[in-house]
Amino acid sequence: MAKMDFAGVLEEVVTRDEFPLEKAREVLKDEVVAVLGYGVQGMAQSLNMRDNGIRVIVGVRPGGRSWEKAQKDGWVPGETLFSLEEAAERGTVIQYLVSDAAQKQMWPKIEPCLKPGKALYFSHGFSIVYKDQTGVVPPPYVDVIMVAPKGSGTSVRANFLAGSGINASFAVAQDYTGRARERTLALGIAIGSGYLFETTFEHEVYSDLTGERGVLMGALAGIMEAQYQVLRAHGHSPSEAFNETVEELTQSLIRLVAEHGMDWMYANCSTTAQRGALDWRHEFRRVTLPVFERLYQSVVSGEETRIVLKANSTPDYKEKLEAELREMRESEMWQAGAKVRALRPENWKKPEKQVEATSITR
Ligand SMILES: NC(=O)c1ccc[n+]([C@@H]2O[C@H](COP(=O)([O-])OP(=O)(O)OC[C@H]3O[C@@H](n4cnc5c(N)ncnc54)[C@H](O)[C@@H]3O)[C@@H](O)[C@H]2O)c1
Ligand SMILES: CC(C)(O)[C@@H](O)C(=O)O
Ligand SMILES: [Mg+2]
Ligand SMILES: [Mg+2]
Repeated sequence: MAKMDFAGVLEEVVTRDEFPLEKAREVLKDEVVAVLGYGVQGMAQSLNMRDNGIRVIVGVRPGGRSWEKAQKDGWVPGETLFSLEEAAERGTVIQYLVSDAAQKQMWPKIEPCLKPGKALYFSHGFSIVYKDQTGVVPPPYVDVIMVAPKGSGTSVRANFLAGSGINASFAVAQDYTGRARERTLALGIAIGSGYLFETTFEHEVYSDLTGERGVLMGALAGIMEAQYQVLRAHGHSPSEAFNETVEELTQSLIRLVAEHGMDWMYANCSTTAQRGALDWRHEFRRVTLPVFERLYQSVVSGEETRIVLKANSTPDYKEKLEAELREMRESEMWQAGAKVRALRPENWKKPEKQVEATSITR
């Protein structure tokens, strides 16, 4: 652990200097890591660990889409690919990476596989923190640990392949073996994390649910839709409204924020833009602050969890989510976006369908 100064606040963090991959391999040398679930996180974490030389097996529902996907990625039925229960039986570390709603559903089948000394690993505080709703209460004789990548699983894999990494938080909720912490850090490094920062299961789930419902996804889409709508209502073309709302952000300004921070991006825009943005930022903060506060309370009270568990436990939850995503995709704004993407120089002359098919999630 290295003590680092984050704007005057000292935090203990773990980098690859303190915990090199060699050390992670040593800590995990006698473990079989069973990754249950092959969604974006299960896929990314299992493949990164396999590439890093860790003994990994995958557990999914036999015959389902995830099973097929896992086979395509080289997981071999009966050798490294099993049913969820069999993988959980065989693993010494059980990475519980089915959907949060499925963690509740599958728990009665997974719990009996947790023999003394095993580690139960999550990438979210959800099931443990909201145990009153999920019923996920691990036995006292296992380690209960978490590594939560702060990015999409898609980026966890893509950044790993590009030699980079996604930062992740980590926490230990229960240390039965006395090795829970080193197991956690080893797994965090093995899945290809950038740096690891410590949290608690509570803080992780409260911040994560707030972040994705807020700035990262919910607020992002909502605020873009509002601006696009206003521009269109005042007679601006779809091309103008989309470029001024989304394309300029993703192709230019947010990249500058990623490189050197917000003031750097501002400084690389006109003084006219700086004057207006510096003024209007206060107004946007003022009107959204109570919304963020209400959101946080909805997370802490368990209301967001209740909504997720109810909606995502129905047999047709995937079709329903896809129907809402389709509605978004087919809206004028995002259709205009598809056209704008096709016109990017790197996509020039490629058929529009081919440009959109590069998405790995569809
Ligand atoms: N998606 C991300 O990038 C991301 C990032 C950080 C943390 N997490 C956390 O990681 C965990 C996994 O998330 P995800 O997004 O990879 O998965 P997801 O929510 O997309 O769920 C997909 C996996 O769950 C399985 N599944 C769904 N219902 C099931 C059921 N009833 N029985 C058995 N299996 C079922 C699917 O087959 C698939 O393997 C969650 O705790 C999530 O909050 C996700
Ligand atoms: C990738 C996110 C949004 O950070 C994650 O929290 C998720 O739930 O998918
Ligand atoms: Mg999340
Ligand atoms: Mg998140």
